[in-house]
Amino acid sequence: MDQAECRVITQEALEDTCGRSGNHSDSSATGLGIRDDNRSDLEKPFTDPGMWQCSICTHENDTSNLSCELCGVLRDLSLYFNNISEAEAGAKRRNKYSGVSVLARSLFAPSSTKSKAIIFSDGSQDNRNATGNKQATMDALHKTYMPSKKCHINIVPFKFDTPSPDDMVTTGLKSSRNFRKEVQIKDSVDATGKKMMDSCILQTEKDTSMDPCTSAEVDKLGGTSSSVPSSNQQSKPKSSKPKIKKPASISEYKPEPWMLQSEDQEMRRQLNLAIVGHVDSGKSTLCGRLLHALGLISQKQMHKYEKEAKEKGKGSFAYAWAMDDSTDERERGITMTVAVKYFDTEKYHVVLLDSPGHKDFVPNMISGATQADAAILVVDASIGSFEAGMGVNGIGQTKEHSQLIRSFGVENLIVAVNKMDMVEHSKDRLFNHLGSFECNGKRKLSDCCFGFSSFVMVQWKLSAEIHRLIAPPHRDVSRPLRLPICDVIASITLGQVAVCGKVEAGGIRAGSKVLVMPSGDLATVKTIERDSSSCNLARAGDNIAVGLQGVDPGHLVSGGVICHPDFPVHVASRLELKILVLEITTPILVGLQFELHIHHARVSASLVKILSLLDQKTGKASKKMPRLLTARQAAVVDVKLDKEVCVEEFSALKALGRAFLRSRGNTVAVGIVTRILDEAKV
Ligand SMILES: Nc1nc2c(ncn2[C@@H]2O[C@H](COP(=O)(O)OP(=O)(O)OP(=O)(O)O)[C@@H](O)[C@H]2O)c(=O)[nH]1
Repeated sequence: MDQAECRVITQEALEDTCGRSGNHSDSSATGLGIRDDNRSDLEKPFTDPGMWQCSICTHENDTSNLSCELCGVLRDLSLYFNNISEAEAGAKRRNKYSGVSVLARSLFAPSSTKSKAIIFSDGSQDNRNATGNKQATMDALHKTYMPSKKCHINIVPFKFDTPSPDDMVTTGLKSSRNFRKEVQIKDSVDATGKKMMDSCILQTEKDTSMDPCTSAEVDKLGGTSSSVPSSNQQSKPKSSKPKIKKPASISEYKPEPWMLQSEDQEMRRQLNLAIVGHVDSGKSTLCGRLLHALGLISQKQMHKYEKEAKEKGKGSFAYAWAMDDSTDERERGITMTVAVKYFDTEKYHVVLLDSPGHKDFVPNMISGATQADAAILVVDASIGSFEAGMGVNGIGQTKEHSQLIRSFGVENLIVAVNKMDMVEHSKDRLFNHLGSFECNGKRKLSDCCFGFSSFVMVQWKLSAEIHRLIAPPHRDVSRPLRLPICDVIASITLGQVAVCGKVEAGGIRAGSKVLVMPSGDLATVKTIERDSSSCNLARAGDNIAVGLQGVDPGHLVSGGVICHPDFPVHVASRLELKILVLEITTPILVGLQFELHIHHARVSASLVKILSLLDQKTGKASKKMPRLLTARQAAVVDVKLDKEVCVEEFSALKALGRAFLRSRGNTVAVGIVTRILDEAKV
């Protein structure tokens, strides 16, 4: 895999462009350091005897913990520094200026408010501002990124190690081919026979589920005209034996002209831009500031946020309130779900995805990050936080997030260095400490396989720079439709049977016929909505909500896939995966029961075989059939799923070929689907 691109921007660069404080005379930071007037009250020590309080997040830890169990900062701050005076100075600065303690206090104080689903505005108002840009409301698109309540589970943060799973498995792909051949020969007769039979069953079901009326309508409308057979065309086989129709090969697929129009220079391409980073690093504040500078948050609205935030004793979160608009998020001062806003640049229609940084909400962060084309990694430059994020004591959320985002295939990363005011805008600190992003054996981000060929300090002229910094994302527009279902929804405009998600390949048009997998139902696309507005078509890369007709709502499930009727997605019950084991303490043994996550699908699975261990440097098989896997090992494994799942081989469609293995609430391995061993009957 090619090295991904990484660029660094500093807070200063941003301020130079935006104006250091805008209309806020007390701003001292990118985000701008609107200070919390009530801070002194909140900062009174409250540590219980026998406990120690983290100087960074204020979490109370048991004395037996050497580092904060929540944010990972060492109890003894001096270990981060060359001398104790530097540590003390850092701690003083933090106490004086940081909003962290306020956040942490609100975060860890017992809350009477029960965590609940976020309620968003209905999106009915037209929020177009003077610039003509549309400020999004929390609409159906937001739901795309909002996992259901059951996803709000506490998990231990991801722990990754070099190289990135994608790279490791890609380099290993070659070496395992020989091994695969052997396995293929053994399995070929059975697998081929089964595959053919499955496709026959699918075809027959399509015949019966086809509604002649809607089919005629589709033909009239053009629908997926060339590809959707009419009911006559789908007449039952004449022979008594079921007619075994070979599944259409992807190479036979010819995209229709309307699908390719997104290549037009005229059109703005959608760019899903995820904002990730350490908890409290200033992601929401940065987003709020960006939207404000772009004129998407009016002066009046900004004053309202400031006033309300101050009244709640959270003055420093005024900009963050533009993103975190639920009561829970505002009260606790943390982002819990992925907040979605939009803005337009010269070339892109940017979907800004402000991800949660808190470890409890990593599943939500994943839900947003899996959709990202590019990301901004916000790094908190302040003393203690930066070191904690980079994992001085082995745990580092900055590193975790960058590795995670890389494993989702994000190749463009902008590193935004925030809170520079906390270190007196010290360029020395920037280069001495943040410089460790660079080479000379001290690389940190390169551990996550982000290359530094384009590691440059840039003046970020906000949206104007984005198209220069981020190469247009690749879209699989010329492949058959694949729309993984993120959520099943209902709304007044879409109707009672609707789904939302990101089109990963091909295109979809109102009036066309689509296949709902894994049920195999044929449905008609009634309506399509993008950014809360109705549209006639959508292409790969678009986040949409789709109203469907002629399908049993019970057959629509999160993790299912809407696809082209003639080119169904694979539905598998057994997979070959190439995995990278994370920092686990208990070895992975054959027979392990775990939870497998592929796009939005989640299924119980078991480890049937460990086919081979891979040498991490060469990617070649170093040992066949090992009995167990330990931390940081790479391997090719055979897994059996309890329930069939819609999937593609990674080589065919990356977004549907990435897998995460979780056991007991922890992610134990990440990997890719290298082969579908057993297709399920549909
Ligand atoms: N001094 C200073 N404080 C900042 C800066 N940027 C953000 N903050 C403060 O940091 C605190 C946390 O900011 P948020 O924007 O909520 O951080 P976040 O990363 O979105 O937090 P989570 O989403 O909960 O992970 C707030 O009090 C901000 O005012 C900065 O550049 N300088």
